[in-house]
Amino acid sequence: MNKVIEQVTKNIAERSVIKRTEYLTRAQNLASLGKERANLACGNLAHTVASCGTSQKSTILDFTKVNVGIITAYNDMLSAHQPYKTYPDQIKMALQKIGHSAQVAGGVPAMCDGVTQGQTGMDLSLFSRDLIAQATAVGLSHNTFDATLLLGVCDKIAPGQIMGALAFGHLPAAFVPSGPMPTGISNEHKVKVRQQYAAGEVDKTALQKMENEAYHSPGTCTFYGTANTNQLVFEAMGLMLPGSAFLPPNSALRHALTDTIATHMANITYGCKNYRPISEVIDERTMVNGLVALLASGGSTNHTIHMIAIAKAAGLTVTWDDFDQLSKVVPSLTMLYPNGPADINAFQAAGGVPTLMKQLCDRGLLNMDAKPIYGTMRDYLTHPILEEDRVIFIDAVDSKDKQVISAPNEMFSPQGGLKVLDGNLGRGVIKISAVAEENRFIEAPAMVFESQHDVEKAYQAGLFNHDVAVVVRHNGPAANGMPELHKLMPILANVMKSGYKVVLVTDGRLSGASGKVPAAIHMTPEAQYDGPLSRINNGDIIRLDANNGDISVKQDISQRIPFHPDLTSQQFGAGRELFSLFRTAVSSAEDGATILN
Ligand SMILES: O=C(O)[C@H](O)[C@@H](O)[C@H](O)[C@H](O)COP(=O)(O)O
Repeated sequence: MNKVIEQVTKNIAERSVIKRTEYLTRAQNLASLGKERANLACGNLAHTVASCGTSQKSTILDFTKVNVGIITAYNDMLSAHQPYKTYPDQIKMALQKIGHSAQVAGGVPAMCDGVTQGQTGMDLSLFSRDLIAQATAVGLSHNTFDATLLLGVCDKIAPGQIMGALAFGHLPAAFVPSGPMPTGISNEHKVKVRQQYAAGEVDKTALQKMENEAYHSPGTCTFYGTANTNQLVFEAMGLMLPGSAFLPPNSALRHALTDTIATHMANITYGCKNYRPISEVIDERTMVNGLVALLASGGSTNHTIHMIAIAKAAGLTVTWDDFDQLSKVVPSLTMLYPNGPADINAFQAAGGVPTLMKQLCDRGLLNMDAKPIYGTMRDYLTHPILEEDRVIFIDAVDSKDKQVISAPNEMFSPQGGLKVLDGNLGRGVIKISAVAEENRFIEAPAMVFESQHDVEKAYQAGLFNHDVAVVVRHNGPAANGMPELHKLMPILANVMKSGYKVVLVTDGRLSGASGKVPAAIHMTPEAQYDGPLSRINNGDIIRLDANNGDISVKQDISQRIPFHPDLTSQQFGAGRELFSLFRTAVSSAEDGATILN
C-alpha cells in the first residue's frame, strides 16, 4: 500500500473526527429506530399506499418486507437521462418478484450543461447540485423507505443525489447507471469544426450538422467530461455495481444489472446480516479511492468542488491539499478526450473501470478495505457478463488497448491529471493532463474581462494578437453561480494556433470537456469577495507555472482598491432571480461551493 495514500486517508480521518462522529451518531440513532414505516400513524401509511394496487399495498404494509425509494432525475430533454423513463417500472417488477416493493420517492431537476453552455441558464447549474440534494431529501423524508436507488448520471445531478442520500445515512443507497450513447463523429473533429467556425472558416449550417452528428442519441455524451467522471469515480467508490458505469443503454446486460442492483438492495437493509448503510460506505477510505480514480483518469475539474461537497455531507473534510498530495503519487493511467483522442466507449472496450481498478490495486493505490455497496473491493476488480440470462462477475483483464488504458507497469504520466495552484493571485486548480508540456509555463500581460461574452467580442475585434493572460473574473459562486466558461475554448485555442501563448485565469469553472488551453480556474478567494483578481489591471504581468503549482502577478497589487462591477443584469432572467439566497450563502470553490453545511 502506497504510503501517501495511507497518510492522506489518515489525515482526512483525523481532521474530520468531530464532525464524522456526530454524523455517524445521527445515522446510527436513525437506524436504531428500526423500520421507519412501522412508526408511522395509520393515516400516514394509508397515504403511502393510497395509489398502490392490492398486492403492492399489502407488501408495503408488511413491515418484514423492503420498500425501496427511487429518486429519479428522468427527463427526456437530457439525453443521458432519457433511458431512465422505464427504470422505475423495471425496478418495481424486479423487487415484486422477490416479494418486496419500490416506489418513486421523488423526482429531482436535471439540467444539461451542454444545452446551457455559454447561456444564462448555466448560472443555475452549480447551484442546482445543492437543490438536487435538497430535492432528494424531500423525496426520502416520507420515511417509508428501507433503501434508496438513485437514477442520475450527469454533472450536478449524481453528486447532488448522493449528498441528499447521505442525509439519510442509515439507509443503503446506490446508483443505477444508464450508459453512454454510441460514438458519433470524433471529439477531435468536433473541436476542429468549432475552431473553424470561430475563425469564420465554415458557416453555421456546417457547425449545426457537425454538432448533431456528435450528439445524436439517448445516453451520456461520449467525451470524458463531468458526467462520465461521475460514473467512473462513483463506480470506484463502490456506489454502483462493478463494471456497470459504461455499458450501453438498453443492452441486455444493462437491463440485467438494473434488476441485480434492485434485488441486491433488499439484502442490505437494516436487520440483514449484510446491512450496508451509505454512511458506512462513504468514509475516508472510499473518498480517497474516488480521488485516486479521478486523478488516474484525468477526470473533470468540477470534481475538485463536488468531492469536497460530498465528503462534507458525510461529515468528512477533504481539501485541495489532499488532491495535490495524491496527484504526486497517482500516475495518469488513461488517455481519454479531452486529454487524448479516445472516447468513453473506447475506454469501455479497453476494459473499462474494472481494468483501471485492477491497475490501481496492483500499484497499491487503493484502500482495498473500503466497504462498497456490493461485496468487497475485490469485486470491483471484476466485470459483469451474462451467462444464460444470469449476471456473473469475472476477473478484469489487463488493458485491451494500451493507447487508452495503460499496460501494467506503464503510465501516460507519473502524476495525476489535476494540479492545485497557489500564489499571490490566490488558490485554484488546473487540468494539467490535457495541457502540452510547452504550454505549462506562461508569462503574459493581463487582459481583464468581467464576462465571457466580452472575451468573444475582443477576439472578433482582433485584440488577441500577442501573448495574453485572459482574466475572466466575477464569475465565482457568489458573483453569478460560477458558470462553466467552456465556450471560450475554441477562441483561445485559435489564439494559440496563431502562435501566441495564452492562459485563462478565472474564478469561474470550465467544463470537464475543456482541454489543451492552460487554464487556472476556481480561483479563490473570488473577485466578488475582494480576491486578488479584483485588483488586477490590464497589462499586469501574470505568471502560470503549472508544473510547480504557481499562479502569480508580478506587480504589487496589494494596495489597489478592489474593482466591483454592477452584476444586477446577471442576476435576473432564466430564473436567476430565484437563486439570490444561493449567491449570498454559497461557500468558496475550495469549500465545495455549497450552501449546505
Ligand atoms: O463538464 C462537462 O462535462 C460539460 O459541462 C458538459 O456537460 C457539456 O455538455 C459540455 O459543454 C459539452 O462539451 P463539448 O460539446 O464541448 O465537448
